[in-house]
Amino acid sequence: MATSRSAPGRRSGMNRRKARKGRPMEGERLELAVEGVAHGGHCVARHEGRVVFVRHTLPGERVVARITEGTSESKFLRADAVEVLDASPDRVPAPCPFSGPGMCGGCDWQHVALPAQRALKTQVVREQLQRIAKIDLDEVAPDFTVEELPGHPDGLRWRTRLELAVDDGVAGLREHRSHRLVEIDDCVVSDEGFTAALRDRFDASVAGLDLVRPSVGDIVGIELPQPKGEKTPAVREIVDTAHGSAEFDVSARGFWQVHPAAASTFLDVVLDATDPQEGERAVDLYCGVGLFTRALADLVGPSGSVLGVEADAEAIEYARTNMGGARHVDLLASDVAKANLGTGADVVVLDPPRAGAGRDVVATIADLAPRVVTYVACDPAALARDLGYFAERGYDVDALRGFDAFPMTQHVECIAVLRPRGEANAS
Ligand SMILES: C[S@@+](CC[C@H](N)C(=O)[O-])C[C@H]1O[C@@H](n2cnc3c(N)ncnc32)[C@H](O)[C@@H]1O
Repeated sequence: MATSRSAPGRRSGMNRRKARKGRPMEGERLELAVEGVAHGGHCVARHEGRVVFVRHTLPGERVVARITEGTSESKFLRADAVEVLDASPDRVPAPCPFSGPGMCGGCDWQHVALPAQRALKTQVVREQLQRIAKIDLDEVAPDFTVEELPGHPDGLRWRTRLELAVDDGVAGLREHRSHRLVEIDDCVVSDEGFTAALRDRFDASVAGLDLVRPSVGDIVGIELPQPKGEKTPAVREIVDTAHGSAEFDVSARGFWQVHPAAASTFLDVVLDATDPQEGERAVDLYCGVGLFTRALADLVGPSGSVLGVEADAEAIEYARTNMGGARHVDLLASDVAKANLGTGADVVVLDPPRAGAGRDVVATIADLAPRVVTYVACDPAALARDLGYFAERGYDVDALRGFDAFPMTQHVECIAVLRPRGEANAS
């Protein structure tokens, strides 16, 4: 049974608001006819002309929903479906006993059959590109569908990294849009080896626990806050692709893809799309510890060059090690927006965080006049916005693929290939 507790000194999202206009509606129940899916792990319904974003439901359902945020005057309401009156054929029993209204906020689609989860994500990407960038996927990528990653056909036990909160010595995950800790003794999307830590008790000084299952060696657990001056240990990750096998050292708290098949799948897709040629200049933005940088360097060879840019100085240090001293690779610890990317590039790969790259970075990339830009994106809304900026700069989408790198959650990874106008969709 899940229990919940409030973190000392923190207040839940519900208490945080000040001076709201209108009558608070939290806790009120509404009967709703659920319409389509929306970006963010919820569906849209309407109540007296207002949009209600409803979690724990599916398009086409009729539900009783309990309002979780909003007043009689707010533009929209948020709600959780607490009773299903007409169920969607895609509804399934949640594999996780801690998912549901008021429970762990880690997953969004536990109650949805996996193929239907991917169909929802496909729809969200389609809709974001259409609405934000006016890109019709039927024209640029008519077969677009969010694809399953290999290895975890039930969508469970894929997570190799987990950031837990610890309150009063007990580890757990937060409720959706709240600081409230939900105590859990297993996370079914995570590596089975993390369960022991979830059942452990911690010192009162521990506020968090980061768990990593690397591809080499045992699980690493890091209690937070780390003592001042303590170096975070490194873990080793192996990436096997059609282009060969490579090993990467990365800080146990640094960025690495969470799904065990993600790094190799994305690397293959990026290299196939980008097709770096010997002697070319490649630029890898938001390069982390050099997943793409290293392969680009191998393919352009010593007669070419690669520039990798990454804001996290520690990641850049690991990237240097991971490049094995290749002299045609330059690694820059810098905010991409402030970096000097030089003049001209043949290929650009970018893999920004959820906020995307933004107008200025897109303009800088376009000024390099690359023959191809490959954009790895973890947020379809930010991707859509940036694709709009690329279009303004004369770069159009040539291909788009989507991957279910986060089963049971709303998250989706997309890889867009852009080429100068007139060359896109030429093949
Ligand atoms: C999605 S990760 C991609 C990392 C790498 N490409 C990989 O696949 O392992 C995004 C990376 O961007 C870095 N980052 C975030 N904001 C940045 C910025 N403004 N400038 C440069 N790097 C940034 C993060 O530290 C992180 O390593």
